[in-house]
Amino acid sequence: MTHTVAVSGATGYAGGEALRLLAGHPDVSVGAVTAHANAGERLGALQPHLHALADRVLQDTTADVLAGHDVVILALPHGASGALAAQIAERSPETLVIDAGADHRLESAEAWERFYGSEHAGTWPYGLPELPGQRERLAGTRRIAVPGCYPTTSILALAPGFAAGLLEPQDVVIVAASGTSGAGKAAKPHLLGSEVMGGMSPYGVGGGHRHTPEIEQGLSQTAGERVQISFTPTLAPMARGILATATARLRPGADPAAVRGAWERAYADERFVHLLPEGQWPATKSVLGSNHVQMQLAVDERAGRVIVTAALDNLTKGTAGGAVQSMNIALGLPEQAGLEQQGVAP
Ligand SMILES: NC(=O)C1=CN([C@@H]2O[C@H](COP(=O)(O)OP(=O)(O)OC[C@H]3O[C@@H](n4cnc5c(N)ncnc54)[C@H](OP(=O)(O)O)[C@@H]3O)[C@@H](O)[C@H]2O)C=CC1
Ligand SMILES: CC(=O)N[C@@H](CCC(=O)OP(=O)(O)O)C(=O)O
Repeated sequence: MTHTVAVSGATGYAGGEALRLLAGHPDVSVGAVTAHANAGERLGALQPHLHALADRVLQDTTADVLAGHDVVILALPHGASGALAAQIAERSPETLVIDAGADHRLESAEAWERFYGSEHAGTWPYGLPELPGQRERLAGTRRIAVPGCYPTTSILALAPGFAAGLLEPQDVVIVAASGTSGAGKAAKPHLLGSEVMGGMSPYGVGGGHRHTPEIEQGLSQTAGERVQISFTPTLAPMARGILATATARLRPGADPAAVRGAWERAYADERFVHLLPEGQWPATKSVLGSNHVQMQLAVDERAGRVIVTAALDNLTKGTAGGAVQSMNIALGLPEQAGLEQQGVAP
């Protein structure tokens, strides 16, 4: 059976990546493609790499256009999906709605209001299947909140250590570099080529980045106790990719020799998450265009800390690939359907 999938925000980076993956998915056909300012244009004029869909005409992003599809992927600015999702649900309750934006990720309305400054739209099942128990929550669901790109990287990097009770829940430090596509297509002065090329810079320093509560939520649920992090994002002169370095203190009495085994066991059967062989370190260029995450860890016994570095493509596993992976689980399709791409190199 073929499932029809509509993509809103089809002119953006996340929507474009969703369409690239869906165009190669054996069990879906692409339905409506919608936009905002660019409604009425040919998709090919805005996303020239999507050859198979170039002649599709972008429609307005309304519930009338989106309802009736088996699946709707919302790749819209923050705050735009809550009301629209409710209208779609009214018209077609059976539609699986997948929100690539942040609106439905957080469980705490208070954290949402503090970091996003608007009213909380609600909480949907979190689309990170590799977390313990999450596949069961996603199977058959009609609502999926796709994680943010930094949270996917950071939570996957540290979750095995928290699940195994090896890490202190305080004093967790995460520093991550992202490619510029993470910020979306809308022009921003700090993202001009001349600002970004040839150097790196931090932003959101001091605990203010909105992914902080999302990372804490995922790690706290995994740990079964409150995990507190310090998170600093940086901007790297590349289009795609995230490289996160996450460090946490080993609990007193935790055996450093047991650390690697916790990560090996957690990801042994995961198709998309790879603990690399010892001595090999992740690189963003090895995961570009693929839904795969690479990671490596070390125990710094002198500092008493575990250090994990993880790399993924922010638009694939970090957004659209994660969305398709969770969609597959919700629809009962093979989890890897449409996600068989290897990385692109050099
Ligand atoms: N980029 C990334 O790495 C990641 C992005 N996300 C999330 O995905 C969502 C989309 O991000 P991204 O693709 O980067 O953003 P872009 O700025 O690249 O694209 C935004 C899209 O939304 C459309 N749009 C803008 N305003 C409205 C509106 N008021 N109503 C309906 N549609 C609108 C735009 O259409 P038009 O061109 O016609 O104006 C465009 O298609 C965001 O919520 C983002 O947080 C999540 C994880 C990672
Ligand atoms: C480089 C860059 O600017 N990245 C974005 C995160 C992209 C992402 O995952 O975002 P959402 O939570 O918006 O879905 C940022 O830091 O705001």
